[in-house]
Amino acid sequence: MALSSPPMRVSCGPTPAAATTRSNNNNKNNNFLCSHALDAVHIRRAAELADKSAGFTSPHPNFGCVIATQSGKVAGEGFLYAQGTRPAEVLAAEAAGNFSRRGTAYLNMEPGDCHGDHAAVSALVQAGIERVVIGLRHPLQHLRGNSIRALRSEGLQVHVLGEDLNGKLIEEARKSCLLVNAPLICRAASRVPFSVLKYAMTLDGKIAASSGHASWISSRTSRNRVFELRGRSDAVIVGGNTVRRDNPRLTARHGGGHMPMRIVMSQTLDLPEEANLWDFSDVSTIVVTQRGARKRFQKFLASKGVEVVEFDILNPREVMEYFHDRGYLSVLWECGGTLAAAAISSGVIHKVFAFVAPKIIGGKNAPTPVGELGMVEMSQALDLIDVCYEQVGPDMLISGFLQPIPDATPVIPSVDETYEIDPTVTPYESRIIFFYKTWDPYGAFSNFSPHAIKMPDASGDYATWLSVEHYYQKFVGVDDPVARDGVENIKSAKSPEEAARIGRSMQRQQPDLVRSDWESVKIEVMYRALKCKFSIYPHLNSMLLSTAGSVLVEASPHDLFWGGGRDGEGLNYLGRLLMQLRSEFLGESHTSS
Ligand SMILES: NC(=O)C1=CN([C@@H]2O[C@H](COP(=O)(O)OP(=O)(O)OC[C@H]3O[C@@H](n4cnc5c(N)ncnc54)[C@H](OP(=O)(O)O)[C@@H]3O)[C@@H](O)[C@H]2O)C=CC1
Ligand SMILES: Nc1c(N[C@@H]2O[C@H](COP(=O)(O)O)[C@@H](O)[C@H]2O)[nH]c(=O)[nH]c1=O
Repeated sequence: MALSSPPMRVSCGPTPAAATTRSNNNNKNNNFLCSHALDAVHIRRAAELADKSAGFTSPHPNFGCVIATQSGKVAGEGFLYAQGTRPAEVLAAEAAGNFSRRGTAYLNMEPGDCHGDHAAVSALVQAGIERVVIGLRHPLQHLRGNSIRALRSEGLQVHVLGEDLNGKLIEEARKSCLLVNAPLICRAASRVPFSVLKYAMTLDGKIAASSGHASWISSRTSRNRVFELRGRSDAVIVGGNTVRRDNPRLTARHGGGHMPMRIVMSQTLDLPEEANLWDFSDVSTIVVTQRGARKRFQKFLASKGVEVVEFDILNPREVMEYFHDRGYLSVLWECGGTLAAAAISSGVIHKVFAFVAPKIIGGKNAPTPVGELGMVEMSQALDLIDVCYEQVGPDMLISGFLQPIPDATPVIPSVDETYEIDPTVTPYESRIIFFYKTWDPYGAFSNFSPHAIKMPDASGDYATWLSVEHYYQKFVGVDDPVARDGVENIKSAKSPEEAARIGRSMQRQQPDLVRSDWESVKIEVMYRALKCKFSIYPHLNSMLLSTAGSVLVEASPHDLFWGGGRDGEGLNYLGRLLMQLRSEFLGESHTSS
């Protein structure tokens, strides 16, 4: 569905009369500012359009497209209605018709050319679009940059916010693009569904009376808003006690919206036989529980059609990882304070929506929105980020993020450092090659790869070390018989894994045996070992050189110094050293040729 809207009027730059009194240079600057302001307006509109289908596109992104004529007027709009429907760009181009010739297309996100489907790119090319402005690159690694490259190779000018366009207005517009696809971006980075904790509380901070009665704290208008929030989610989750206490329905009743699944988390499985959640007329329910809990009740639930999933350890993280693997994009937590505290503690909650009603209920033991977090000083309190305040009927809605929306796909090292480490790498456009296990396509880059090196030992004599891991030792040169034995044990370990294991356990048991200058020399030690490895094996050298232009990342989720970490939080020093070596080898081969 494409909408037509009146042409945008943006006030920017001087009046014609004023303009004549200024220099050409100033005019150029003003035009630049003017186009930036216009770009920001249209990108924000594209994000607004994309948001119209929140909940329906899951687990795919929300896409919106605005096509503006050469003079900056809106000619056509479109958004992706649901997964598998016609792309936003196709709809916008159709709506704009001939007005799109030489126009500019504004996309909140780079299209994902899924499985070779180039419909979005083709629509823009065929419509005669001259320039494309993109709010965000695609956050998924395998799709990132593909459509941008395709558009550029067709001769279209492509400007990406934050890369080719900068400034305050542009930054704000980029933020709106991040917000509209926050679930996808957060999910991709944290490997759990985007989780929102929502609650309604009285002005004195209670989510129920001390009797447990809670209907209702917030107004009807606020509760309608909650139906919308449910409609944007793949699932709504509550704890066993909320089921016992409230007998909730947890359906989205705002009309025509997407209906989320319902999830109950209960350790005891001490749940009522009669409950609205076992009524499947609108949508079904999944109960997650502790392995072995009330087997007979499990059978009873199964007979009602309720899916029961058992966990060895029932905690919010395990449960969310499970639903991530089942493809869930976003989950709304509507539980009480007990489960909310467990979810916050395990780091799965990304965003909070708190409806505050102007009423006071009191009660020393009345439940509060978040139970025990183990904090004792106010300085430990979790600060919300990007906080919004909105009046909803008589209530106040306060929302904000508990974790920042992550950089979609971190380039490690950062964009600024990349050029210094290896000038062949172009920030943004570079491919990232991950390696970790030795059987990975680039597994030979791992220190566990079975490639022996010849390097001097403590006495300066050259010795053979079965792998880089055998050589990289913290105890070399320490004047202690235990350290000397340790060095020999690691050196003669049967495998790199065994060498690493012995080293780790020695360090745990006798940290005083680690050489005192280790922290200041370890990068140099590793660099020398890698230089040897990639010099003496020609096929490893060619493999390294063949990756020129790509960012190399050791995908270790545990080692945050040598590896890139699970979510890009690691420093990736192994990858950095390999890129540095690659650049040196390439430099040498250029000077020798
Ligand atoms: N105003 C509002 O927005 C809301 C108010 N409420 C009110 O809150 C009260 C209920 O609060 P509360 O008891 O905190 O309810 P919760 O929804 O937090 O339920 C707690 C239960 O969650 C289950 N659970 C499963 N795994 C875990 C885990 N790892 N950690 C903690 N709990 C787990 C347990 O169920 P089991 O015992 O079955 O094993 C536990 O008893 C009610 O009065 C209700 O009306 C509830 C939701 C929203
Ligand atoms: N009391 C309370 C809320 N309570 C939440 O809503 C659930 C009931 O949903 P349903 O049965 O679908 O209407 C309940 O179990 C609890 O999770 N929500 C609010 O927005 N405002 C309120 O005042």
